[in-house]
Amino acid sequence: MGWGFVLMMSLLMGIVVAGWFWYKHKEEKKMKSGIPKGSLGWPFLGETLDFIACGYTSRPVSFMDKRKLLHGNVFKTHILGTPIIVSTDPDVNKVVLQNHGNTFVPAYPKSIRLLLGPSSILQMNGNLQKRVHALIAGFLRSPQLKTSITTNIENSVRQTLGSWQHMQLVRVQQETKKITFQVLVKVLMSVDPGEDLEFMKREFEEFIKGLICLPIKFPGTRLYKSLKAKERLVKMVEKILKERKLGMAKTGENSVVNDAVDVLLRDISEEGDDDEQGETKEKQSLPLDYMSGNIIEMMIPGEETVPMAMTLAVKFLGDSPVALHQLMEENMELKKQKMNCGEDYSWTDYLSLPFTQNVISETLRLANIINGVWRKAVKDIDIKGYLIPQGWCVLASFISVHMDEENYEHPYRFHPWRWERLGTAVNNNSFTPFGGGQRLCPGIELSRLEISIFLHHLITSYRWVAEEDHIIYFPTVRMKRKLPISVTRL
Ligand code: HEM
Repeated sequence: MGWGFVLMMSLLMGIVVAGWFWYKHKEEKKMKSGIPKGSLGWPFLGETLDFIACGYTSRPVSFMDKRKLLHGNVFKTHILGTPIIVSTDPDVNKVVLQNHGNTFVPAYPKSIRLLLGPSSILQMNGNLQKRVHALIAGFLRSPQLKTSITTNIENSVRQTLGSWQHMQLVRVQQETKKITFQVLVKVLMSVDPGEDLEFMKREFEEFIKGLICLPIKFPGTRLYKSLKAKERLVKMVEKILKERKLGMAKTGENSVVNDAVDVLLRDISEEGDDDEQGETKEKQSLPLDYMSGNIIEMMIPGEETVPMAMTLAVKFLGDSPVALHQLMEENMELKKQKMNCGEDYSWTDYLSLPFTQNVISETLRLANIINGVWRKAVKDIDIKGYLIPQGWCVLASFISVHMDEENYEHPYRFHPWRWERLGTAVNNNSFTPFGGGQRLCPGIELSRLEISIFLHHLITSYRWVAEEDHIIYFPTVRMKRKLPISVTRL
Protein backbone atom coordinates (compact mmCIF):
# COMPACT_ATOMS: atom_id res chain seq x y z
CA MET A 1 0.00 0.00 0.00
CA GLY A 2 1.64 3.23 -1.11
CA TRP A 3 1.92 6.52 0.80
CA GLY A 4 -0.29 8.15 -1.82
CA PHE A 5 -3.14 5.87 -0.91
CA VAL A 6 -2.70 6.49 2.86
CA LEU A 7 -2.62 10.25 2.19
CA MET A 8 -5.74 10.05 0.09
CA MET A 9 -7.62 8.01 2.71
CA SER A 10 -6.56 10.45 5.47
CA LEU A 11 -7.73 13.35 3.34
CA LEU A 12 -11.02 11.64 2.67
CA MET A 13 -11.53 10.87 6.35
CA GLY A 14 -10.63 14.45 7.21
CA ILE A 15 -13.28 15.69 4.81
CA VAL A 16 -15.88 13.30 6.24
CA VAL A 17 -15.09 14.30 9.84
CA ALA A 18 -15.05 18.02 8.99
CA GLY A 19 -18.33 17.58 7.14
CA TRP A 20 -19.87 15.83 10.12
CA PHE A 21 -18.75 18.61 12.50
CA TRP A 22 -20.03 21.26 10.08
CA TYR A 23 -23.40 19.47 9.85
CA LYS A 24 -23.68 19.11 13.65
CA HIS A 25 -22.77 22.77 14.13
CA LYS A 26 -25.37 23.81 11.56
CA GLU A 27 -28.06 21.64 13.18
CA GLU A 28 -27.24 22.98 16.64
CA LYS A 29 -27.32 26.56 15.36
CA LYS A 30 -30.65 25.82 13.74
CA MET A 31 -31.91 24.83 17.19
CA LYS A 32 -30.68 28.23 18.45
CA SER A 33 -30.46 26.70 21.89
CA GLY A 34 -28.57 24.06 23.82
CA ILE A 35 -29.39 21.01 25.89
CA PRO A 36 -30.58 22.26 29.27
CA LYS A 37 -27.86 22.67 31.88
CA GLY A 38 -27.55 20.28 34.80
CA SER A 39 -25.52 17.47 36.25
CA LEU A 40 -25.73 13.77 35.42
CA GLY A 41 -24.29 12.98 38.87
CA TRP A 42 -22.44 9.75 39.65
CA PRO A 43 -21.84 7.05 37.04
CA PHE A 44 -24.76 4.60 36.95
CA LEU A 45 -26.50 6.09 40.05
CA GLY A 46 -26.76 9.61 38.67
CA GLU A 47 -28.65 11.79 41.16
CA THR A 48 -31.09 9.04 42.15
CA LEU A 49 -30.15 8.96 45.83
CA ASP A 50 -30.96 12.63 46.31
CA PHE A 51 -34.19 12.19 44.29
CA ILE A 52 -35.32 9.32 46.54
CA ALA A 53 -34.18 11.04 49.74
CA CYS A 54 -36.29 14.10 48.84
CA GLY A 55 -39.25 11.78 48.17
CA TYR A 56 -39.14 10.68 51.80
CA THR A 57 -39.33 14.25 53.15
CA SER A 58 -42.38 16.48 53.40
CA ARG A 59 -40.97 18.51 50.47
CA PRO A 60 -40.24 16.10 47.60
CA VAL A 61 -40.12 19.07 45.26
CA SER A 62 -36.90 20.24 46.96
CA PHE A 63 -35.01 18.00 44.49
CA MET A 64 -36.35 20.12 41.63
CA ASP A 65 -36.09 23.41 43.57
CA LYS A 66 -32.34 23.01 44.21
CA ARG A 67 -31.65 22.35 40.53
CA LYS A 68 -34.00 25.08 39.35
CA LEU A 69 -31.93 27.58 41.33
CA LEU A 70 -28.67 26.30 39.85
CA HIS A 71 -29.65 25.60 36.24
CA GLY A 72 -33.03 27.19 35.47
CA ASN A 73 -36.59 25.92 35.07
CA VAL A 74 -35.61 23.14 32.69
CA PHE A 75 -32.54 21.09 33.59
CA LYS A 76 -30.93 17.76 32.90
CA THR A 77 -30.25 15.09 35.48
CA HIS A 78 -29.95 11.30 35.76
CA ILE A 79 -32.53 9.49 37.90
CA LEU A 80 -33.80 5.92 38.23
CA GLY A 81 -31.33 4.69 35.65
CA THR A 82 -32.15 7.25 32.96
CA PRO A 83 -30.55 10.52 31.84
CA ILE A 84 -33.55 12.83 31.74
CA ILE A 85 -34.55 16.43 31.09
CA VAL A 86 -36.86 17.71 33.82
CA SER A 87 -39.26 20.54 33.06
CA THR A 88 -40.70 22.60 35.91
CA ASP A 89 -42.04 25.18 33.46
CA PRO A 90 -45.82 25.13 32.81
CA ASP A 91 -45.40 26.29 29.17
CA VAL A 92 -42.81 23.62 28.38
CA ASN A 93 -45.00 21.00 30.10
CA LYS A 94 -47.92 22.07 27.93
CA VAL A 95 -45.90 21.51 24.75
CA VAL A 96 -44.74 18.10 26.02
CA LEU A 97 -48.33 17.08 26.82
CA GLN A 98 -49.73 18.33 23.55
CA ASN A 99 -47.08 17.14 21.10
CA HIS A 100 -47.99 13.57 21.64
CA GLY A 101 -47.14 10.82 19.13
CA ASN A 102 -45.20 12.74 16.50
CA THR A 103 -42.69 14.30 18.92
CA PHE A 104 -43.06 12.56 22.27
CA VAL A 105 -44.04 9.01 23.19
CA PRO A 106 -44.62 7.65 26.70
CA ALA A 107 -41.50 6.35 28.43
CA TYR A 108 -42.38 4.55 31.63
CA PRO A 109 -39.90 2.62 33.82
CA LYS A 110 -39.22 -0.96 32.68
CA SER A 111 -41.26 -2.68 35.42
CA ILE A 112 -44.35 -0.69 34.37
CA ARG A 113 -43.75 -1.47 30.70
CA LEU A 114 -43.40 -5.19 31.39
CA LEU A 115 -46.45 -5.39 33.63
CA LEU A 116 -48.79 -3.35 31.48
CA GLY A 117 -47.60 -4.89 28.23
CA PRO A 118 -47.49 -3.34 24.74
CA SER A 119 -51.29 -3.26 24.41
CA SER A 120 -51.62 -0.82 27.32
CA ILE A 121 -53.27 2.50 26.44
CA LEU A 122 -50.46 4.18 28.38
CA GLN A 123 -47.95 2.78 25.88
CA MET A 124 -49.98 2.91 22.68
CA ASN A 125 -49.39 5.65 20.16
CA GLY A 126 -50.94 7.12 17.06
CA ASN A 127 -54.38 6.18 15.79
CA LEU A 128 -54.84 3.20 18.08
CA GLN A 129 -54.34 5.35 21.21
CA LYS A 130 -56.73 7.97 19.79
CA ARG A 131 -59.31 5.31 19.07
CA VAL A 132 -59.17 3.61 22.48
CA HIS A 133 -58.97 6.96 24.28
CA ALA A 134 -62.03 8.28 22.45
CA LEU A 135 -64.00 5.12 23.25
CA ILE A 136 -63.13 5.13 26.95
CA ALA A 137 -63.50 8.89 27.38
CA GLY A 138 -66.84 8.93 25.54
CA PHE A 139 -68.17 6.32 27.93
CA LEU A 140 -66.63 7.56 31.20
CA ARG A 141 -67.71 11.15 30.63
CA SER A 142 -71.23 10.35 29.43
CA PRO A 143 -74.15 11.64 31.54
CA GLN A 144 -75.72 8.14 31.24
CA LEU A 145 -72.82 6.55 33.07
CA LYS A 146 -72.78 9.24 35.74
CA THR A 147 -76.53 8.83 36.27
CA SER A 148 -76.34 5.06 36.56
CA ILE A 149 -73.17 4.91 38.66
CA THR A 150 -74.21 7.52 41.24
CA THR A 151 -76.44 5.04 43.12
CA ASN A 152 -73.66 2.43 43.06
CA ILE A 153 -71.15 4.89 44.48
CA GLU A 154 -73.64 5.97 47.17
CA ASN A 155 -74.31 2.34 48.15
CA SER A 156 -70.65 1.51 48.30
CA VAL A 157 -69.88 4.64 50.37
CA ARG A 158 -72.81 4.00 52.76
CA GLN A 159 -71.85 0.35 53.20
CA THR A 160 -68.22 1.20 54.01
CA LEU A 161 -69.05 4.17 56.26
CA GLY A 162 -71.71 2.06 58.01
CA SER A 163 -69.07 -0.48 59.01
CA TRP A 164 -66.98 2.24 60.65
CA GLN A 165 -69.23 2.65 63.68
CA HIS A 166 -68.05 -0.70 65.01
CA MET A 167 -64.37 0.07 64.47
CA GLN A 168 -62.09 1.56 67.10
CA LEU A 169 -59.69 2.92 64.56
CA VAL A 170 -60.40 3.44 60.87
CA ARG A 171 -57.48 3.38 58.41
CA VAL A 172 -58.81 5.74 55.78
CA GLN A 173 -56.39 4.73 53.04
CA GLN A 174 -57.51 1.09 53.32
CA GLU A 175 -61.21 1.83 53.62
CA THR A 176 -61.42 4.19 50.66
CA LYS A 177 -59.84 1.51 48.45
CA LYS A 178 -62.78 -0.78 49.22
CA ILE A 179 -65.17 1.86 47.89
CA THR A 180 -63.28 2.84 44.76
CA PHE A 181 -62.25 -0.64 43.65
CA GLN A 182 -65.82 -1.89 43.92
CA VAL A 183 -67.11 1.10 41.94
CA LEU A 184 -64.52 0.79 39.20
CA VAL A 185 -65.04 -2.94 38.70
CA LYS A 186 -68.74 -2.21 38.33
CA VAL A 187 -68.02 0.56 35.77
CA LEU A 188 -65.62 -1.65 33.85
CA MET A 189 -67.27 -5.07 33.93
CA SER A 190 -70.57 -4.85 35.86
CA VAL A 191 -69.19 -7.23 38.49
CA ASP A 192 -71.07 -6.88 41.79
CA PRO A 193 -69.69 -7.56 45.28
CA GLY A 194 -69.08 -11.26 45.81
CA GLU A 195 -66.47 -13.95 45.23
CA ASP A 196 -65.35 -12.71 41.81
CA LEU A 197 -64.79 -9.20 43.12
CA GLU A 198 -62.81 -10.54 46.10
CA PHE A 199 -60.67 -12.66 43.75
CA MET A 200 -59.96 -9.67 41.52
CA LYS A 201 -59.10 -7.42 44.47
CA ARG A 202 -56.65 -9.99 45.84
CA GLU A 203 -54.95 -10.58 42.50
CA PHE A 204 -54.95 -6.91 41.61
CA GLU A 205 -53.22 -5.98 44.87
CA GLU A 206 -50.51 -8.55 44.05
CA PHE A 207 -50.24 -7.23 40.47
CA ILE A 208 -49.93 -3.57 41.41
CA LYS A 209 -47.14 -4.13 43.96
CA GLY A 210 -44.76 -4.77 41.07
CA LEU A 211 -45.45 -1.61 39.09
CA ILE A 212 -42.42 0.09 40.57
CA CYS A 213 -39.79 -2.54 41.33
CA LEU A 214 -36.49 -3.91 40.05
CA PRO A 215 -37.18 -5.29 36.56
CA ILE A 216 -35.82 -8.77 37.36
CA LYS A 217 -38.02 -11.64 36.27
CA PHE A 218 -37.49 -15.10 37.76
CA PRO A 219 -39.49 -17.15 40.29
CA GLY A 220 -39.60 -15.43 43.66
CA THR A 221 -38.95 -11.88 42.46
CA ARG A 222 -41.55 -9.14 42.92
CA LEU A 223 -41.95 -8.68 39.18
CA TYR A 224 -42.48 -12.41 38.62
CA LYS A 225 -45.22 -12.61 41.29
CA SER A 226 -46.96 -9.57 39.82
CA LEU A 227 -46.80 -10.99 36.29
CA LYS A 228 -48.34 -14.26 37.54
CA ALA A 229 -51.14 -12.31 39.25
CA LYS A 230 -51.73 -10.47 35.99
CA GLU A 231 -52.01 -13.79 34.11
CA ARG A 232 -54.74 -14.91 36.53
CA LEU A 233 -56.54 -11.58 36.14
CA VAL A 234 -56.34 -11.76 32.34
CA LYS A 235 -57.91 -15.23 32.44
CA MET A 236 -60.82 -13.98 34.50
CA VAL A 237 -61.39 -10.83 32.42
CA GLU A 238 -61.16 -12.82 29.16
CA LYS A 239 -63.79 -15.21 30.50
CA ILE A 240 -66.11 -12.25 31.14
CA LEU A 241 -65.39 -10.84 27.68
CA LYS A 242 -66.06 -14.16 25.94
CA GLU A 243 -69.31 -14.76 27.82
CA ARG A 244 -70.50 -11.26 27.00
CA LYS A 245 -69.55 -11.66 23.35
CA LEU A 246 -71.46 -14.92 23.17
CA GLY A 247 -74.48 -13.30 24.80
CA MET A 248 -74.36 -10.44 22.31
CA ALA A 249 -74.19 -12.89 19.40
CA LYS A 250 -77.20 -14.82 20.70
CA THR A 251 -79.47 -11.91 21.51
CA GLY A 252 -78.18 -9.63 18.75
CA GLU A 253 -76.41 -6.41 19.66
CA ASN A 254 -78.52 -3.96 21.55
CA SER A 255 -77.61 -0.37 21.91
CA VAL A 256 -77.57 -0.29 25.71
CA VAL A 257 -74.03 0.22 26.93
CA ASN A 258 -73.65 -0.65 30.59
CA ASP A 259 -69.92 -0.84 31.13
CA ALA A 260 -66.48 -0.54 29.52
CA VAL A 261 -66.66 -4.18 28.33
CA ASP A 262 -69.76 -3.29 26.29
CA VAL A 263 -67.99 -0.24 24.86
CA LEU A 264 -64.93 -2.20 23.75
CA LEU A 265 -66.90 -5.15 22.37
CA ARG A 266 -69.21 -2.95 20.32
CA ASP A 267 -66.38 -0.99 18.76
CA ILE A 268 -65.59 -1.79 15.16
CA SER A 269 -62.66 0.07 13.64
CA GLU A 270 -62.93 2.42 10.69
CA GLU A 271 -61.49 -0.31 8.50
CA GLY A 272 -65.08 -1.45 8.26
CA ASP A 273 -65.73 1.43 5.83
CA ASP A 274 -65.61 0.90 2.06
CA ASP A 275 -62.14 1.01 0.55
CA GLU A 276 -61.09 2.89 -2.62
CA GLN A 277 -62.40 0.14 -4.90
CA GLY A 278 -65.76 0.34 -3.19
CA GLU A 279 -65.34 -3.06 -1.51
CA THR A 280 -66.11 -3.32 2.15
CA LYS A 281 -63.07 -4.35 4.13
CA GLU A 282 -63.44 -6.82 6.95
CA LYS A 283 -64.56 -5.13 10.13
CA GLN A 284 -61.95 -5.16 12.84
CA SER A 285 -62.68 -5.20 16.52
CA LEU A 286 -59.90 -4.81 19.06
CA PRO A 287 -58.17 -8.12 19.86
CA LEU A 288 -59.30 -9.82 23.09
CA ASP A 289 -55.92 -9.45 24.81
CA TYR A 290 -55.96 -5.69 24.08
CA MET A 291 -59.36 -5.41 25.69
CA SER A 292 -58.49 -7.45 28.78
CA GLY A 293 -55.16 -5.61 29.22
CA ASN A 294 -56.88 -2.25 29.08
CA ILE A 295 -59.67 -3.27 31.43
CA ILE A 296 -57.09 -4.43 33.98
CA GLU A 297 -55.02 -1.29 33.81
CA MET A 298 -58.11 0.85 34.22
CA MET A 299 -58.50 -0.75 37.65
CA ILE A 300 -55.38 1.16 38.78
CA PRO A 301 -57.30 4.35 39.66
CA GLY A 302 -59.62 2.22 41.82
CA GLU A 303 -56.70 1.04 43.90
CA GLU A 304 -54.37 4.03 43.80
CA THR A 305 -55.30 7.49 42.58
CA VAL A 306 -58.94 7.97 43.62
CA PRO A 307 -58.65 6.44 47.12
CA MET A 308 -55.48 8.48 47.72
CA ALA A 309 -57.31 11.68 46.74
CA MET A 310 -60.11 10.80 49.20
CA THR A 311 -57.63 9.96 51.96
CA LEU A 312 -55.66 13.17 51.48
CA ALA A 313 -58.83 15.26 51.46
CA VAL A 314 -59.62 13.79 54.90
CA LYS A 315 -56.07 14.56 56.03
CA PHE A 316 -56.03 18.16 54.79
CA LEU A 317 -59.54 18.87 56.12
CA GLY A 318 -58.57 17.46 59.52
CA ASP A 319 -55.70 19.98 59.59
CA SER A 320 -57.95 22.86 58.48
CA PRO A 321 -61.02 23.28 60.78
CA VAL A 322 -62.28 26.39 58.94
CA ALA A 323 -62.41 24.60 55.60
CA LEU A 324 -63.97 21.55 57.29
CA HIS A 325 -66.70 23.73 58.79
CA GLN A 326 -67.53 25.42 55.50
CA LEU A 327 -67.60 22.08 53.71
CA MET A 328 -69.94 20.68 56.35
CA GLU A 329 -72.33 23.63 56.08
CA GLU A 330 -72.50 23.32 52.28
CA ASN A 331 -73.14 19.59 52.41
CA MET A 332 -75.61 19.74 55.32
CA GLU A 333 -77.61 22.26 53.31
CA LEU A 334 -77.85 19.83 50.40
CA LYS A 335 -78.77 16.95 52.72
CA LYS A 336 -81.59 19.01 54.30
CA GLN A 337 -82.92 20.00 50.89
CA LYS A 338 -82.97 16.39 49.75
CA MET A 339 -84.65 15.21 52.95
CA ASN A 340 -87.30 17.92 52.74
CA CYS A 341 -88.29 17.09 49.19
CA GLY A 342 -87.73 13.35 49.60
CA GLU A 343 -85.78 13.14 46.33
CA ASP A 344 -82.75 11.03 45.50
CA TYR A 345 -79.46 12.78 44.81
CA SER A 346 -78.41 13.16 41.20
CA TRP A 347 -74.78 13.35 40.04
CA THR A 348 -75.25 17.02 39.22
CA ASP A 349 -76.25 17.73 42.87
CA TYR A 350 -72.86 16.54 44.02
CA LEU A 351 -70.82 18.20 41.30
CA SER A 352 -72.54 21.56 41.70
CA LEU A 353 -71.39 22.13 45.29
CA PRO A 354 -68.82 24.89 44.67
CA PHE A 355 -66.84 24.73 47.89
CA THR A 356 -66.69 20.92 47.73
CA GLN A 357 -65.22 21.16 44.22
CA ASN A 358 -62.69 23.72 45.46
CA VAL A 359 -61.67 21.37 48.28
CA ILE A 360 -61.11 18.62 45.69
CA SER A 361 -59.05 20.88 43.41
CA GLU A 362 -56.92 22.03 46.31
CA THR A 363 -56.42 18.42 47.45
CA LEU A 364 -55.31 17.37 43.96
CA ARG A 365 -52.93 20.34 43.69
CA LEU A 366 -51.32 19.78 47.07
CA ALA A 367 -51.28 15.97 46.96
CA ASN A 368 -49.78 15.57 43.48
CA ILE A 369 -50.82 11.94 43.29
CA ILE A 370 -49.41 11.69 39.75
CA ASN A 371 -46.42 13.96 40.16
CA GLY A 372 -45.61 14.22 36.45
CA VAL A 373 -45.47 12.28 33.21
CA TRP A 374 -42.49 10.65 31.51
CA ARG A 375 -42.01 10.96 27.77
CA LYS A 376 -39.27 10.26 25.21
CA ALA A 377 -38.48 12.62 22.32
CA VAL A 378 -38.70 10.85 18.94
CA LYS A 379 -37.01 13.81 17.27
CA ASP A 380 -35.07 16.93 18.24
CA ILE A 381 -37.34 19.65 19.51
CA ASP A 382 -36.76 23.19 20.68
CA ILE A 383 -39.17 24.44 23.34
CA LYS A 384 -38.82 27.98 24.69
CA GLY A 385 -35.11 27.93 23.82
CA TYR A 386 -34.41 24.52 25.40
CA LEU A 387 -33.21 21.78 23.10
CA ILE A 388 -34.58 18.32 23.81
CA PRO A 389 -32.56 15.98 21.60
CA GLN A 390 -34.04 12.89 19.97
CA GLY A 391 -33.93 9.88 22.26
CA TRP A 392 -33.86 11.88 25.51
CA CYS A 393 -36.47 11.29 28.19
CA VAL A 394 -38.42 14.23 29.56
CA LEU A 395 -40.18 14.45 32.89
CA ALA A 396 -42.94 17.08 32.76
CA SER A 397 -43.10 17.72 36.48
CA PHE A 398 -46.59 18.69 37.67
CA ILE A 399 -45.57 18.80 41.33
CA SER A 400 -43.01 21.58 40.65
CA VAL A 401 -45.63 23.70 38.94
CA HIS A 402 -48.27 23.04 41.61
CA MET A 403 -45.86 23.94 44.42
CA ASP A 404 -44.32 27.03 42.82
CA GLU A 405 -44.93 30.43 44.45
CA GLU A 406 -44.98 31.97 41.00
CA ASN A 407 -48.20 30.07 40.32
CA TYR A 408 -49.77 29.71 43.78
CA GLU A 409 -49.44 32.06 46.74
CA HIS A 410 -48.28 30.11 49.83
CA PRO A 411 -48.23 26.89 47.83
CA TYR A 412 -47.81 24.63 50.88
CA ARG A 413 -50.98 25.93 52.51
CA PHE A 414 -54.26 24.03 52.08
CA HIS A 415 -56.38 26.95 50.92
CA PRO A 416 -59.49 25.86 48.96
CA TRP A 417 -60.67 29.47 48.73
CA ARG A 418 -57.92 30.24 46.15
CA TRP A 419 -60.06 28.38 43.59
CA GLU A 420 -62.87 30.94 43.94
CA ARG A 421 -60.52 33.25 42.06
CA LEU A 422 -58.72 30.73 39.88
CA GLY A 423 -61.64 28.56 38.77
CA THR A 424 -61.06 24.91 37.91
CA ALA A 425 -60.36 25.42 34.21
CA VAL A 426 -59.10 22.14 32.77
CA ASN A 427 -56.81 23.91 30.32
CA ASN A 428 -55.00 25.90 32.94
CA ASN A 429 -51.30 25.12 32.31
CA SER A 430 -50.48 25.51 35.99
CA PHE A 431 -53.01 22.92 37.18
CA THR A 432 -52.55 19.53 35.57
CA PRO A 433 -53.31 16.77 38.11
CA PHE A 434 -55.03 14.89 35.27
CA GLY A 435 -52.38 15.56 32.63
CA GLY A 436 -53.35 17.23 29.37
CA GLY A 437 -53.45 17.06 25.59
CA GLN A 438 -54.47 13.85 23.85
CA ARG A 439 -53.85 11.80 26.97
CA LEU A 440 -55.86 14.00 29.34
CA CYS A 441 -57.28 11.59 31.91
CA PRO A 442 -60.71 10.38 30.75
CA GLY A 443 -61.64 9.66 34.39
CA ILE A 444 -61.67 13.32 35.57
CA GLU A 445 -65.41 13.62 36.12
CA LEU A 446 -65.85 10.14 37.50
CA SER A 447 -63.05 10.83 40.01
CA ARG A 448 -64.59 14.13 41.09
CA LEU A 449 -67.99 12.49 41.41
CA GLU A 450 -66.65 9.65 43.58
CA ILE A 451 -64.71 12.01 45.84
CA SER A 452 -67.71 14.39 46.18
CA ILE A 453 -70.07 11.56 47.15
CA PHE A 454 -67.57 10.20 49.65
CA LEU A 455 -67.00 13.62 51.26
CA HIS A 456 -70.72 14.39 51.37
CA HIS A 457 -71.66 11.22 53.25
CA LEU A 458 -68.60 11.28 55.48
CA ILE A 459 -69.06 14.86 56.55
CA THR A 460 -72.81 14.63 57.10
CA SER A 461 -72.65 11.43 59.15
CA TYR A 462 -69.37 11.46 61.10
CA ARG A 463 -66.95 13.60 63.07
CA TRP A 464 -63.39 12.33 63.26
CA VAL A 465 -60.09 12.87 65.02
CA ALA A 466 -56.98 11.86 63.11
CA GLU A 467 -53.90 10.35 64.73
CA GLU A 468 -50.42 11.62 63.87
CA ASP A 469 -49.44 10.53 60.34
CA HIS A 470 -47.56 11.95 57.40
CA ILE A 471 -47.43 11.73 53.63
CA ILE A 472 -44.70 9.80 51.82
CA TYR A 473 -44.07 10.66 48.18
CA PHE A 474 -41.83 7.83 46.99
CA PRO A 475 -42.31 5.60 45.02
CA THR A 476 -45.98 6.64 45.09
CA VAL A 477 -47.96 9.04 47.28
CA ARG A 478 -49.33 7.37 50.42
CA MET A 479 -49.84 7.86 54.17
CA LYS A 480 -47.16 6.27 56.34
CA ARG A 481 -49.78 4.78 58.75
CA LYS A 482 -52.68 4.68 56.25
CA LEU A 483 -54.24 7.64 58.11
CA PRO A 484 -55.78 6.22 61.28
CA ILE A 485 -58.82 8.15 62.56
CA SER A 486 -61.34 7.57 65.36
CA VAL A 487 -64.89 8.42 64.36
CA THR A 488 -68.09 9.42 66.14
CA ARG A 489 -71.42 9.02 64.38
CA LEU A 490 -73.60 12.15 64.27
C1 HEM B 1 -57.69 11.37 41.21
C2 HEM B 1 -57.78 10.46 40.27
C3 HEM B 1 -56.97 10.42 38.99
C4 HEM B 1 -55.82 11.08 38.66
C5 HEM B 1 -55.01 12.07 39.50
C6 HEM B 1 -55.48 10.67 37.29
C7 HEM B 1 -54.40 11.16 36.58
C8 HEM B 1 -54.11 10.81 35.28
C9 HEM B 1 -53.03 11.37 34.49
C10 HEM B 1 -52.03 12.42 34.97
C11 HEM B 1 -53.06 10.78 33.27
C12 HEM B 1 -52.16 11.10 32.07
C13 HEM B 1 -51.04 10.09 31.92
C14 HEM B 1 -50.13 10.44 30.74
O1 HEM B 1 -50.27 11.50 30.12
O2 HEM B 1 -49.22 9.65 30.48
C15 HEM B 1 -54.16 9.82 33.27
C16 HEM B 1 -54.49 9.01 32.20
C17 HEM B 1 -55.51 8.08 32.24
N1 HEM B 1 -56.44 7.90 33.24
FE1 HEM B 1 -56.50 8.89 35.00
N2 HEM B 1 -56.41 9.76 36.86
C18 HEM B 1 -57.35 9.59 37.85
C19 HEM B 1 -58.48 8.79 37.80
C20 HEM B 1 -58.85 7.99 36.74
C21 HEM B 1 -60.06 7.17 36.68
C22 HEM B 1 -61.14 7.08 37.76
C23 HEM B 1 -60.03 6.51 35.49
C24 HEM B 1 -61.08 5.55 35.03
C25 HEM B 1 -60.90 4.38 34.63
C26 HEM B 1 -58.80 6.91 34.80
C27 HEM B 1 -58.40 6.43 33.56
C28 HEM B 1 -57.30 6.90 32.87
C29 HEM B 1 -56.90 6.38 31.55
C30 HEM B 1 -57.60 5.27 30.75
C31 HEM B 1 -55.78 7.13 31.16
C32 HEM B 1 -54.95 6.95 29.89
C33 HEM B 1 -55.38 7.95 28.83
C34 HEM B 1 -54.53 7.87 27.57
O3 HEM B 1 -53.33 7.57 27.65
O4 HEM B 1 -55.08 8.13 26.51
N3 HEM B 1 -58.13 7.80 35.58
N4 HEM B 1 -54.79 9.87 34.51
